[in-house]
Amino acid sequence: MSGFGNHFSTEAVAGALPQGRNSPQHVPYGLYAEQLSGTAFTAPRTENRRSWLYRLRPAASHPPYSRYDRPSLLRSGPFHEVPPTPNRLRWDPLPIPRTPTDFVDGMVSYCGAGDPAMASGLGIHLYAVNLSMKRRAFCNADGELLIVPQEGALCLYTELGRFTVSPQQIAIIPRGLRFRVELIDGDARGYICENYGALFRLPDLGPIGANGLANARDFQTPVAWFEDDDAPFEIVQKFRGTLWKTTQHHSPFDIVAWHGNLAPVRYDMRHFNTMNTVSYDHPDPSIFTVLTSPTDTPGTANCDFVIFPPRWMVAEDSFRPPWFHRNVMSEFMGLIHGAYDAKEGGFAPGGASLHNCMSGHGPDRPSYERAIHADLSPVRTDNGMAFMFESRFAFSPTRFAMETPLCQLDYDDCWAGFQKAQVPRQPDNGDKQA
Ligand SMILES: O=C(O)Cc1cc(O)ccc1O
Ligand SMILES: [Fe+2]
Repeated sequence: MSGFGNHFSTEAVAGALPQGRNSPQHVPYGLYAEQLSGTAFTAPRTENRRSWLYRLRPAASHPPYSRYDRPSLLRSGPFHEVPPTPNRLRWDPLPIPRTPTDFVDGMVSYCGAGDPAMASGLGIHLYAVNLSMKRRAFCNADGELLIVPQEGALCLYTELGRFTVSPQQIAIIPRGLRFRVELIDGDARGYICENYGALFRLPDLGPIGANGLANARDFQTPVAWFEDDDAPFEIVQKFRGTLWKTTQHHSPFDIVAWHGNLAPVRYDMRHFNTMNTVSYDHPDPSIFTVLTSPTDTPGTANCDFVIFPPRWMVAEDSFRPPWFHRNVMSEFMGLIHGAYDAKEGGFAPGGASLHNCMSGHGPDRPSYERAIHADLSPVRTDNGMAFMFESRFAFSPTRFAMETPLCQLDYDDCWAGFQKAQVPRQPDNGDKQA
């Protein structure tokens, strides 16, 4: 089903969806009606997101949770494992584990900010997985999950339907929705933004007009699908940063029909309608925003999801790659495939970088040299797909991120050795040059 935040109606069995009301005295086939709320009941209508589910048994039918006892590198805000650092950080790709590891056990947190208990901030994780989830589901009470596959396609079986998501596509799983992840073509790796804050939405387009960037019709939501399966099923839930588990006596994927505007979505980044300058200068990368999670301060995001897709570069008399800059917003970047125009080496597909609030960064020296000597005829940059999770909240790394050998200790060197600019000598400028 096509659209972003639409009010969808779908039934896997004809006649299962109640008509004319959400909660009739007698639901068709004796199904149980249940509301899943992604926003407060009283959120303004334009913000309000909820769906009504019609299922074989209530989601409430499960025994108590107990603490999840498998080792996990998944972390949550508040992030206090190690002191925050102003240093620029970059990581080599996360290897696929050697032992059998599914999506739940394969998530590794790199950094984050804020606190799920305060409904503000985000966690940034990578996943590296070699095993499908069998007879167990994951459920995150701490936020929605924006999944960005980098290697290997996933099949996401969710309570509201099933769909595949491949590299160059993204998926959003709403907070609280139970899902399991199957591998389709072997090992899989990717990135996750766990959004504790306001739900991701399409950014306003302002003077761009009514169309452009990520178009709503390119987002896809699955139709209802269910399994009638009365064998034990493990549910792993993340709640306030801790993993819990319970085993219920039936599959949680038993929703026969649903309607509403809170649902998983998939988007293919190749559909992005990229805007850029047709005159001069390199615009701010906010022109590449796919989705934004706003805060109460206008224009100042809890998280922007920004991509750097293939595009034509035509700027005249301009330094075309990203410029040197220091930003009040903090920038976590990943690379799906290819290369990124500000980094000639070291930023590999499946790797990551973190440039925190006010940490100076920009093109590495080879990229700078290339750009200032480039012939400025129109060129198509068609060599990759990079992305950024950008937040108003400065990120704290996890202990794993700081201590893993994947962390490049020589990252700063890529900005070493820039030749000093030569200005004409001035008599009164305090010139200490020998
Ligand atoms: O740091 C980066 O590479 C991301 C980025 C890209 C860009 O085109 C302009 C600013 C910016 O932060
Ligand atoms: Fe940047």
